[in-house]
Amino acid sequence: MSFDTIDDLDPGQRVLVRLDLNSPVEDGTVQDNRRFERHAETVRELAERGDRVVCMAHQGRPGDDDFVSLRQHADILAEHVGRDVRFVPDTYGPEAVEAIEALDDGEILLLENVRMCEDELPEEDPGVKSRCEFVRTLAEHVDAYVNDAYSAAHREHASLVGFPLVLPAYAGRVMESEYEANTAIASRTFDGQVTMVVGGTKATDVISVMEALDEKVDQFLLGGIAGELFLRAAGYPVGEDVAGMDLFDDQWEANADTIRSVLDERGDAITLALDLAYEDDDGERAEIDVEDVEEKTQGFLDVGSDTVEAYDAVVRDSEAVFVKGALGLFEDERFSVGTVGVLEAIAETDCFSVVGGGDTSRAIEMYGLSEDDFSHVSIAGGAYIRALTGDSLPAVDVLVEAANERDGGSA
Ligand SMILES: Nc1ncnc2c1ncn2[C@@H]1O[C@H](COP(=O)(O)OP(=O)(O)O)[C@@H](O)[C@H]1O
Ligand SMILES: O=C(OP(=O)(O)O)[C@H](O)COP(=O)(O)O
Repeated sequence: MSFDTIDDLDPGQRVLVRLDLNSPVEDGTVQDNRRFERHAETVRELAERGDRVVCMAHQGRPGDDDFVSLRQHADILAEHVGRDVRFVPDTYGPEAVEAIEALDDGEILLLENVRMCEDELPEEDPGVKSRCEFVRTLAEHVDAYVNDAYSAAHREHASLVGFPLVLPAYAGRVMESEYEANTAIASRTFDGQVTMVVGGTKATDVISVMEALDEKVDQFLLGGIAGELFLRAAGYPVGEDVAGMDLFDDQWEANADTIRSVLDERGDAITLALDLAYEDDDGERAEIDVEDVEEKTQGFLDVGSDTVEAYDAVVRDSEAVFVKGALGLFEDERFSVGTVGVLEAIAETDCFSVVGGGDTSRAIEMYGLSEDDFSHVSIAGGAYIRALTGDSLPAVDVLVEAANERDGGSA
């Protein structure tokens, strides 16, 4: 049994749609990326059927630089949908309700960043979330709920798990296709070596599933923040915050025990960077062997060239390669060597390959690679690797349960 989709939803209704428009923000400017393009398909389809489309989404996490309003997202989404998208700077208060009530058939509205609403975050079970004021209020002003945010489906947040308990709930087109692709991938087995490239900034997400992927992955190639944390656990003087950073120390506290136990138990399956890259005094890329680092005084922004060479060889020996997170700050060309090097090696071989993550998948387009050279490019990062473990995702579970209950009820 699976969830119901838009095909099961009668047109002409007021529909609340959860998208994942979480995007890179550079100097306050929201960067267009594949999430807009993909979600635009769902939004356009609903609007063209005559639905009144109320979109909600999140951006960043409270306290982070990329925790900003969704005003810019509305304009970018509108370009991709090819229709106006109104924006209201409110999540569920009177202004939001008024804007929802004012919609005509085929019109689209985007509510403010749901993480600005207190009820959205902490993770709690769907029953609790369904009773919060945010969910109860919005549910009164719409007829149905569509969840299209597969890439956030590993979070038990109000906008993701609360509504299916109080409204008829359906999966959007992105939810449908990502779920199908990632579930199918999770059940595949391979005769040859399976490699996972682990990088990015959300080390906690990846480290927590590395243990669970024990059986499925033969080699982990590490970079990004997780890579430095593993180097720290291996005794190198790296993997800590310096100069106003906020990437390492909290994630070290949360994961040090797991990292040590993964290193203990699967050390043979884990390849760490041999060298790291940083910005020198002239603003140029410079590299240092990890063995030569005496003290971390500035950020390491990429893996070094020897590491890329070593990872390239492992990739070329693999039957399947899964990528979660970039090996460096690839948005800056000087620090794109690791990420692009590994992606190029994958593209040049005929291994089965999946590249996931809203940020990481952007590197493919930025550096002129073709999506056709990868078996699947997912706009989900954390959700896709969680799915690889075979675990279900809370926001998918509630959609399935809602469909089961409807079936049971009408039987
Ligand atoms: N050493 C590093 N220092 C700073 N940022 C990094 C580093 N390595 C990777 N990144 C950043 O990680 C981001 C991807 O992180 P993450 O959100 O975990 O992955 P995704 O969105 O692909 O799932 C990229 O935007 C990249 O710039
Ligand atoms: O970008 C996301 O996840 P990803 O970086 O794992 O692809 C989702 O929007 C979830 O965001 P969150 O990790 O702040 O909950």
